[in-house]
Amino acid sequence: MTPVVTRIQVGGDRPYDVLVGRDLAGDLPSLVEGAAQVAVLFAAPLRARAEQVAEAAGVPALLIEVPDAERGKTVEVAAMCWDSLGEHNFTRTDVVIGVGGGAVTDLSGYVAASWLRGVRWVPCSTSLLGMVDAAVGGKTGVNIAAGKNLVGAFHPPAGVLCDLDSLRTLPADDLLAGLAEVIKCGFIADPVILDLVEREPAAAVDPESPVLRELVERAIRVKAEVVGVDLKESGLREILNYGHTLGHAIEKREKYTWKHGHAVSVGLIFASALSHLSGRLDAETHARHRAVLELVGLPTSYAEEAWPELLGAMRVDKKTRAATLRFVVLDGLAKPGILAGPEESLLERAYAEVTR
Ligand SMILES: NC(=O)c1ccc[n+]([C@@H]2O[C@H](COP(=O)([O-])OP(=O)(O)OC[C@H]3O[C@@H](n4cnc5c(N)ncnc54)[C@H](O)[C@@H]3O)[C@@H](O)[C@H]2O)c1
Ligand SMILES: O=C(O)C(=O)C[C@@H](O)[C@H](O)[C@H](O)COP(=O)(O)O
Ligand SMILES: [Zn+2]
Repeated sequence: MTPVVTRIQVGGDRPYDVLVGRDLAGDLPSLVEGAAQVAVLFAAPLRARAEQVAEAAGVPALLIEVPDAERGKTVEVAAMCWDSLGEHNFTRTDVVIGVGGGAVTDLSGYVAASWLRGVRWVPCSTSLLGMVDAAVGGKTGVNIAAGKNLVGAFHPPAGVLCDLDSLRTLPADDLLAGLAEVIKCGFIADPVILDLVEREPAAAVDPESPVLRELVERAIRVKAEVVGVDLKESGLREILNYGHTLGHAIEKREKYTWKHGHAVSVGLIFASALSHLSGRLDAETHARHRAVLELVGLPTSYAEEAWPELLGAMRVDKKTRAATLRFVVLDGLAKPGILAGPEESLLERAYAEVTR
């Protein structure tokens, strides 16, 4: 029988649990113990859930509504939140809670990391992408004109709540976006994920299905194992960026109107092509990328004329060292590695696979 709540521990200097289940409100009071108040950040679609979370915390709650999706992930919105915390005498024992998808949890985490140089933070993730990725691992931040997530901090949460019931109201396209990160985990570390998606593509996006729950838990375990040993991305953690170098460049070019998971999906095709064309990845595993992403309906192509702009945007990727572009590639299924300083002609040939 499926357990009511699955606890996945994330190790490191400040270990914490990621809870996956249904109706997790009862787990909140222990995470905010000692707080005189909490601040609950949310965007309009999650108001009702934010109010439930505020009630469940068991201490007075300051509800802060922020703009939805990427529009909320800005320095200006973070400053609005800081002002609000200041007005309410928010102290070091108080707790910031983020209720929403990855955009709200990234923002709330950054507000918590920067307020008084760091207060407790609890992400209550309501999107698939947030559960399997954004809420886990302590990467917090906002976007700026120069690029995606360029301002932020590593700030591990006190605990993470992933209430699967919230997926019932998540728009189908956002669920699909989350599946891109799940599939990424399949390619870099856990091929059973790929088997499950290929065998049951409909169940993989059905919030009531045990298949989706298994995918959520598997993807969280992949991330937990990585960030537990390399919080600050000094090595191993880079593998979680598979598909993101081009993905973030697409998001920037689209002025953050594309869903992150959709951009990552296209980025996975590019990263796989780079792996294959540099002689590191076999043709079968390379072809499997397009096949599984298209099976579930994720995008796998992008505009040919965008290449010069995308190449420029990729130069400010966080994995770049001096002027050397670095990409996460595969040396085989579940064997991630780094490709540093590829020839521009190789990059162009890989991008040609994205435009077809
Ligand atoms: N910190 C990290 O490690 C990390 C990892 C992956 C992604 N991210 C970031 O996460 C963001 C993407 O997250 P996302 O895909 O969750 O997008 P999102 O947060 O923009 O949410 C997508 C949409 O779904 C709505 N929504 C969320 N949950 C809902 C629910 N239960 N019911 C109804 N509507 C709901 C949101 O309000 C929004 O309109 C990006 O900014 C990305 O950079 C961060
Ligand atoms: O947690 C990580 O590390 C990741 O790279 C996970 C990514 O899915 C995520 O989108 C992350 O926010 C990207 O981080 P960035 O440092 O490239 O902005
Ligand atoms: Zn991502």
